[in-house]
Amino acid sequence: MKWKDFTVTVPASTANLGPGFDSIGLALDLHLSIHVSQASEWTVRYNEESYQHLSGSSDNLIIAAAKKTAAAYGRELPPAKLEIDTDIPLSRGLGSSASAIAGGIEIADRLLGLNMPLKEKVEIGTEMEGHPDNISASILGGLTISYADGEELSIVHVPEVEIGVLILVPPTEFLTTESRGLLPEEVLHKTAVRGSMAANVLSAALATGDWNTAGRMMERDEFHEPFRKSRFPDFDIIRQACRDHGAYGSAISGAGPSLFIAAEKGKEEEIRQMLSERFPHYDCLLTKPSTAGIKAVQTVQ
Ligand SMILES: Nc1ncnc2c1ncn2[C@@H]1O[C@H](COP(=O)(O)OP(=O)(O)O)[C@@H](O)[C@H]1O
Ligand SMILES: N[C@@H](CCOP(=O)(O)O)C(=O)O
Repeated sequence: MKWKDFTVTVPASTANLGPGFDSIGLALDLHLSIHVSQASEWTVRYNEESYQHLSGSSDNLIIAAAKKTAAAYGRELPPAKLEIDTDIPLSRGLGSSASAIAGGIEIADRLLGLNMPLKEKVEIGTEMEGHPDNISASILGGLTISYADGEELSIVHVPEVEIGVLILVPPTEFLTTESRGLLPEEVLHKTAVRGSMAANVLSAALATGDWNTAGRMMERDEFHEPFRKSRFPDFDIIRQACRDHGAYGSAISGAGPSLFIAAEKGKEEEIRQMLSERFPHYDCLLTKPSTAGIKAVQTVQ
C-alpha cells in the first residue's frame, strides 16, 4: 500500500473549567504535531526532550488509538514512522493524553480513508479517555459542553471564544489517574444540586459569551476542586491575586496540576507579570483558545 506523508496537528485543551467536571473543554493554542511517513514497522520519535521516555512501540498511546480505530472498522493499519513535535506540557492537566488519542484516531482515518464523521472520532476518543471533555475540544476546537454516559454522546459546540488565557504550570507531573483517585465515591444530594446549579449557569454564560458570570461560576465547583486543591501550592492565594488583577476567574486545569486563568483580552500580560513575580515556582504560559480542532495535511517535502 502506497501513501503520501502527512502531518496531523491537534490542539491541547483545558477541561472542567470548575464545575463542568468531565463535561466542559476548551481547545488551546498549544499543539501536538505528528509527522507520519511510510515505514516497514511502527516507530515513534519525540523531538521534545520531556517526552522522550514515552514508549516508542505499539503500547504508545498514539499507535494504540490508531489501531483501536482501525479495529472498530474491521481493518488493519499499515505500519508508519511517527515523528513528533509538541509544545503541550506532558501530564500537567492540558490534555496531552487526549491529544495523543485524537492524533491516533486521525492517523487511522487518513491511512485507511475512513472519512469518519467528527462525532465518531469523539465517541472512540471518549471511550479511550473515559470522559469527553478534553477529547471533544481537541477534535472540534473551541469550547465544547458534552454529555456522555457510555450510550449517548451529545455535544454543544461553541467555536469562537474571545478571551485571553494564562496557564500556571508547576514543574512536576501529576497523572490524571492519580488525581482522580483523590475524588470521593459519592457526594451529598444537596452538594450535587449546588454543583449542578453552578455548572448550568457556567454553561449558559459560556454559550452567550458572558465571561464575567462564567468566571464567577468557574470558582464555585464542588465536584472536584475541594478534593484536589490541597495538592496545589498557594491555590487560594493565586486565585485571589488573579481576581484582584481583574481576571474573570481561575480553575484547576483538567486534573491538574496546572491552573487555568481566564482574562479579558489585552489584560493577560499584566496578570502574567504579577504571577511571574509572585509565584516564580510556576511557569506562566500566555496562550489563547484555539478555534481549530484536529487537522491533517499532506506534508510538503
Ligand atoms: N504525545 C504523546 N504520545 C504518547 N503518549 C502520550 C502523549 N501525550 C500523553 N501521553 C500519555 O498520556 C499520559 C499522560 O496523561 P495524563 O496523566 O492524563 O496527563 P494530561 O493531563 O497531560 O492528559 C502520559 O504518561 C502518556 O502515557
Ligand atoms: N475531567 C477530567 C479531565 C482530565 O484532564 P487532563 O488534562 O488532566 O487529562 C478530570 O478532571 O479528571
